[in-house]
Amino acid sequence: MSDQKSPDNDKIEAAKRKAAYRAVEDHFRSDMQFVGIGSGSTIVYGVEAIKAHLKAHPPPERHMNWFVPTGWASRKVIEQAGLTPIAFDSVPSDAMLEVAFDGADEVDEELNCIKGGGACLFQEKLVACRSKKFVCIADYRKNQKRLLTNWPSIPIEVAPIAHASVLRELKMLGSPDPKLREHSLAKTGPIQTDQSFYIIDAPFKTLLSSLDVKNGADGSGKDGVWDVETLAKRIKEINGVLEVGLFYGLNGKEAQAVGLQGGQKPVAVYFGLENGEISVKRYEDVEK
Ligand SMILES: O=C[C@H](O)[C@H](O)[C@H](O)COP(=O)(O)O
Repeated sequence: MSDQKSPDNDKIEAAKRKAAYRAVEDHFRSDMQFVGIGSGSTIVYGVEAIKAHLKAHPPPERHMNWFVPTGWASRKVIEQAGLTPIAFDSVPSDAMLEVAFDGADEVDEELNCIKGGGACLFQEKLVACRSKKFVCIADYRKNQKRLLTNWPSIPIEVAPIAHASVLRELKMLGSPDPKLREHSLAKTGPIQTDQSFYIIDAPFKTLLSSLDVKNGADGSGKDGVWDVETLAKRIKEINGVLEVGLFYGLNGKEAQAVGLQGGQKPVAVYFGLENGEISVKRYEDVEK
């Protein structure tokens, strides 16, 4: 991901920042106790917005806001903003996160997401699934009708010892050219995640949504055509796969209604647009 300075880049950064401030304004309150913070370049603006919110609306006396990171880089962002991090496994077991904010690589019209472009998907999914609501922030490039439209591949976190066999199985599922993610020029070898695992980026044909399936489309993998949920489950079944960068299924509210802590799907995604406006996709508005 290139972050070279260019007019386009300035526009993208401005879009991310604006979307982040709106998402925080709509979903963060100073009296929240546990808040999840995702990873990547967009969430940096989310943390900036939270810091500004806390300055303008200080928390009640003796109230602590704890921020749950989704990896090393995310913890650094929290610390650098002067906020207090708490490790995921230090959150009391009976407590939930009120909200988690995160970025996304691509979002479809059902609010399914591809995540893991920055190699942080495993902890991001843990945090999303422990949150009453998960809110995504992104720029206009990420807003697509179907997944794998603009974003080229699905990030998958795998055990190093299993990477070759996982690559082979992904090809059998119809991924034409899955690749182990490697460092660019400065350092050679596979990129390692916060779990010291590897990332495989697996391209597939553009994914069907659950609405397509409901309308009769076949997402079972025949001719390499998959729907989001079927493919995510199939990849997760491969030995050696820790997590798949497809966030789908229930959102927090739906998950709690069936006795789970939280879901992987956002309740809302805030897109910063090129013209400086913000477009919000809300789960409640999704055609089901
Ligand atoms: O692994 C990284 C995460 O899933 C990020 O949230 C995602 O890649 C979006 O990153 P960015 O905000 O830099 O576009």
